[in-house]
Amino acid sequence: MSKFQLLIQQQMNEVIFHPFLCRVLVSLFLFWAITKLFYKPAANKKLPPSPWKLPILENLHQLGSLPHRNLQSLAKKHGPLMLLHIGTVPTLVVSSADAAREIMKTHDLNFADRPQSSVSRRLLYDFKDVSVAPYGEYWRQLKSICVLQLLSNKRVQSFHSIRVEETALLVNKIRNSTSSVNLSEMFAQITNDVVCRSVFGQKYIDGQNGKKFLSLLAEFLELLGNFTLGDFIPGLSWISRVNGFDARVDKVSKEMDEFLEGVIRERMETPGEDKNGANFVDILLNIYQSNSTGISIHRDSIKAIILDVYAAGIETTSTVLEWAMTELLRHPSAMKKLQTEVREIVKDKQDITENDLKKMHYLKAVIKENLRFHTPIPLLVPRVARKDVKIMGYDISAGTMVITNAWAIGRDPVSWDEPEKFRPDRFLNSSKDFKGQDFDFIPFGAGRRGCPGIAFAMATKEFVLANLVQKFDWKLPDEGKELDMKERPGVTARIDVPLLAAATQYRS
Ligand code: HEM
Repeated sequence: MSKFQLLIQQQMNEVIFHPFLCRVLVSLFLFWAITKLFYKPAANKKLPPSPWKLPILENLHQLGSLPHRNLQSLAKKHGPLMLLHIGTVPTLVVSSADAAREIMKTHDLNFADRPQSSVSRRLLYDFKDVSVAPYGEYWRQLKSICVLQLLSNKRVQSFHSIRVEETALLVNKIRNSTSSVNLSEMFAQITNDVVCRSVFGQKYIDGQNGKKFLSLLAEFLELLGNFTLGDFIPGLSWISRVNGFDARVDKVSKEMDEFLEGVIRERMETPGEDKNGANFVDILLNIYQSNSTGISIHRDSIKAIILDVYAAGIETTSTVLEWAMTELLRHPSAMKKLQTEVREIVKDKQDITENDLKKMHYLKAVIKENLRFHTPIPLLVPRVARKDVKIMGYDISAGTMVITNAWAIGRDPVSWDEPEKFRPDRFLNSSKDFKGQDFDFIPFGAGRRGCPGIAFAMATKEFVLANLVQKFDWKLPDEGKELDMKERPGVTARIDVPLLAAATQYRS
């Protein structure tokens, strides 16, 4: 679920203004009317409440460009479990901690599947990655590779030097800047570079190969967030063929495959010194070639997992950094408190160590408050019901898509005092955590399909933020002007207007 509302709007414009398509719409309307006439939901089923619907689109138009906000308003009227129809797809919207616990804990196994879009099928090697692979033995093996080999605490620690070097580059860039810096751009770059070095053992930014990879990656990520109209209204699946969208997906998929194949071939021909440790490609190749873990993976799985890490790990992390600095700039007392904590712990040392980070309780509270207040993936990643099930007294049919509004749950006054205020202190002396046990705070999801990248993401966020507030004093370029807090439509709720800020080097 994602930028699809934008794409749908764009595709709808094409639908509405095309004379041939008008005829198609009329036929679809007739089809819908006839279906409605003859289709009666089983009388003995108790369905969750539903908002009113339009013909054909059903509830699609109610999502708007920021669906988490619109779904929150609808939930206030209809309750924490709502049944919407997005085109022909029945969709359960979950908007309270209790309802989320039912889905991700009590009935987690039943909701361990993902919806499968035609775009992710073609970009992710027929669902050979972790995040959209259907629930089953293949997915279990891949998830265990992620949890135990690629993203374990030990592995994340082994990438510490990458974080140190990349943060030093960022700090230097800020030191050398003569005017305000574009923090949004810098956060996007550092998260990309940290992921790139962890995955490939090197950065792809310069030279022909690097530039090609970066532009391919940008297009890949943009396409991956899309569902097509055909995913929701099968009768309209031809639109993405006619308007060139399918051809674009196929082109990016082919070029990305060529790039990743090149990397794999090169690594196989000239293996690194330590094939067991160095980076994700080497670790995956080791599993692929030696079968030493008892797990066998396809060559395509290696490429699909790499793409997953890119898709899941970059924008999410940079979004948290962006909002954290935005809120700190808007709340000078929180900024001061954080700077005092970090500077007192680091003292006159040059570098911040992992051990220092462990002692920074307010830093952790600031990051948690951002994950609550600006949940990076507000609607998490959708799930699908594998079988018919009863949830909170309602009948949910197999195949129903489930959207969990984690953003709305993080602002629910039932769970949170003054939920509309940015107050990091709420997390001090509190055991509330995002690891999937507290269902009023689930920015990383929970249960079997929960995020395996928490340690990786937290390590980057904590280290970068601690360095920025330790080494610089910050202010907005135009102090009298309110910051524009609008969110940009998309899978991740990024700030719409790039964050600019002026830095002065701190001297103790
Ligand atoms: C702030 C950063 C991040 C946030 C907010 C985030 C959030 C999420 C969420 C909400 C899900 C779906 C959970 C569910 O269905 O219950 C997810 C899944 C996933 N995430 Fe993350 N993530 C982040 C960083 C990362 C990183 C850095 C990586 C890898 C390096 C990663 C890899 C994955 C993968 C592979 C999945 C799919 C798991 C599955 O389907 O079994 N994530 N993430």
